[in-house]
Amino acid sequence: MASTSTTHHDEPPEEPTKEESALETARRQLQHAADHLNIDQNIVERLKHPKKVHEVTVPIERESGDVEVYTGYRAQHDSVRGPFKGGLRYHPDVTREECVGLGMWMTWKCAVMDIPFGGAKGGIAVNPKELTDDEKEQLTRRFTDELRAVIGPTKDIPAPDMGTDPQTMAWLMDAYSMQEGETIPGVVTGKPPIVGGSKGRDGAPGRSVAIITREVIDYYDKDIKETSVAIQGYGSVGSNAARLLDDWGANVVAVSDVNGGIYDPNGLDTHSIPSHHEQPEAVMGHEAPQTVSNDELLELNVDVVIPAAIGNVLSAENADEVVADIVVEGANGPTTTVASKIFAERGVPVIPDILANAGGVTVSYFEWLQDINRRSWSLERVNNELETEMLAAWEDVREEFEARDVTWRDAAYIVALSRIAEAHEARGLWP
Ligand SMILES: NC(=O)C1=CN([C@@H]2O[C@H](COP(=O)(O)OP(=O)(O)OC[C@H]3O[C@@H](n4cnc5c(N)ncnc54)[C@H](OP(=O)(O)O)[C@@H]3O)[C@@H](O)[C@H]2O)C=CC1
Ligand SMILES: O=C(O)CCC(=O)C(=O)O
Repeated sequence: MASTSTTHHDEPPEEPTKEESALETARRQLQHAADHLNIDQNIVERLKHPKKVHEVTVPIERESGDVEVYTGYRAQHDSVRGPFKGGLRYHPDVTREECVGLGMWMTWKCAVMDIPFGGAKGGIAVNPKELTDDEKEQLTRRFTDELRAVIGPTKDIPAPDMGTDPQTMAWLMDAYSMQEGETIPGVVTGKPPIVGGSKGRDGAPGRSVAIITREVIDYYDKDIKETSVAIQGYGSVGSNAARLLDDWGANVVAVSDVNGGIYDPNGLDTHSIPSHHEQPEAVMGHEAPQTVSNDELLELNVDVVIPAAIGNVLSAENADEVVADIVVEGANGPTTTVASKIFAERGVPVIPDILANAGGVTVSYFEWLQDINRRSWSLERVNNELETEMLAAWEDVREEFEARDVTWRDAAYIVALSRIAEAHEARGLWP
């Protein structure tokens, strides 16, 4: 197909700014990977833009009696391979642009895993720690009402992300089902198993980070039992990855939460450190020989560093100071464009988010299948199938990495983009 060069007013600037947004990073990564592929530039152009972004206001009555109005978003990026899919984030920094960027990453993530879903992301600009449980429930139910027309098991299926959890998903499922007049578990994934959630979904993104870390350690001829690991963030992703790697013999020497981290060069007992869900902001309270800041943790003398909290933590400012031999992205978008370039020049492999943390959406897909079939799987089956899917995706990405001599990120994008572009070509312009 002919290729055209189109310019758009909202293209990212030539050089990344210091505070690059998730959307700018996502667009640059897309173009960078597309340059390695012979795909229609029109498709690339289409993929730089979301299909739709829904912006809603979400009023709740606080316990004080005051009404507070929050802004919520659902960015639906691409659905050429199946319904939109992606998490909901409750965090004060949530913006429209961030949701679009994160939604784009979901499109690639589902394609890398060869899951029949497209990409979306949403959230509310709110600090959930400042709300009571009742207020969070009100917020979630009202947000669901506002999005009701645009979500559904065959349209767009939300899931947890930062600041949301299985309880949030249960409220969403209930609010949607009450309005529809029937119980529809497949509208959302990451629910508690008692209401149609999948066993193992909670731990799945951390499990996939651990599986991919194990594979990459082996790929670079290291022994996991002689590998030290530092992990930023001790929530759903960070704590589960830390505990599994610890169980498999790795030496997890540092972990952190929003306030900073703890460090023991002899290794931490990860199971005794409370995760965000067990007790938020409790990492620093755990006994350890040393404390470190979140910035210091990323620069520790370890073999593997895993950012598993927020975006843009590896930037031009610290990429040269990172001592680790390998970076595995547990969080979405932890590495800026400039930092990626620095790591590539320094020969530090960065295993991208769209592969490493894809266990979450993979088990979400298993959950959706279980909901549709009204049949639940055992934890053993979920974990075995997740392992199989992760290893298959790892092999696909590894083949491209070796065949094309590109970065791991480009290799993962090449796998994803090829599948998406083929689907667009097959369906015709412009779904
Ligand atoms: N949940 C999921 O299914 C998936 C999540 N992800 C991504 O993984 C990342 C983490 O998500 P998830 O584990 O779900 O989030 P959680 O809300 O479960 O936990 C977040 C963790 O990060 C800590 N944290 C918050 N802000 C900072 C900060 N500024 N610096 C360091 N640590 C911080 C929190 O500390 P505290 O406990 O003190 O609040 C907490 O330990 C996000 O980028 C998310 O998009 C990716 C795939 C799937
Ligand atoms: O499980 C899902 O649908 C998506 C999880 C998510 O938001 C992510 O992988 O970033």
